[in-house]
Amino acid sequence: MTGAMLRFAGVDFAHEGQPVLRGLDLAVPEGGITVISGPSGSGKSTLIALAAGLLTPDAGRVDRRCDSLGVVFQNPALLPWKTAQENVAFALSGRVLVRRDRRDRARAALAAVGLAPGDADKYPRQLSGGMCQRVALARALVVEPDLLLCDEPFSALDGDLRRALWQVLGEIHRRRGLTTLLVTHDPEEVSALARGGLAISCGRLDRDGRLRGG
Ligand SMILES: Nc1ncnc2c1ncn2[C@@H]1O[C@H](COP(=O)(O)OP(=O)(O)OP(=O)(O)O)[C@@H](O)[C@H]1O
Repeated sequence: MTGAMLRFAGVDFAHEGQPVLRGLDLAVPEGGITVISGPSGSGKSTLIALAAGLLTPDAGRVDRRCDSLGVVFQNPALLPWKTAQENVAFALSGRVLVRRDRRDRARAALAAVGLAPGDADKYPRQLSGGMCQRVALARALVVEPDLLLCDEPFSALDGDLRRALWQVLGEIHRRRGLTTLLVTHDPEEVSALARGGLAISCGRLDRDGRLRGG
């Protein structure tokens, strides 16, 4: 897999016998942002689930070369009984860290996505949708992933918030050169990320489950 951190080779996938992805070839280059757009139902979430190893292809291969994986889903899925900081720290549960270290890393990740320090102790019900999505992004980043997978993370937000979060994602990418695969139904998302000066590779998933220009 020279140069690619994630590679799909001839991947077919069907949900309950219904073909979703057909002969999908995709190489996600190390240090780049790859954005795949496509209409609703074209298989974008399925592609992310395959990339994350949550699904297995029916044919072909998905090869992933990373030490640590971060995933941001369409729905932030925060634990309602934990504060923003505790939700982020939860992602570090498997690590041998003292409590203060865990807390400091969670706070730093929340600051990196632009959540105000005063909001770190709030519960999800006290936060707006945009704030919750920032927490979800911080939760994915706190493990210091070398590969970030994003499934329409900002699609439920209004225009200004979406743009603010694209900027956050762009800045994080610029700072860390984090290899990122993002799927979206929003063509504006592709051009907004590209306008930020990021080296973006694009592809489009069609309704027939085939990828063009990946
Ligand atoms: N768990 C499942 N069981 C059966 N069919 C599924 C399942 N998940 C998705 N599908 C079907 O697979 C197809 C692709 O779904 P997927 O969620 O990957 O598309 P998508 O491009 O992410 O859509 P959206 O933009 O609306 O989120 C759809 O026809 C969907 O109904």
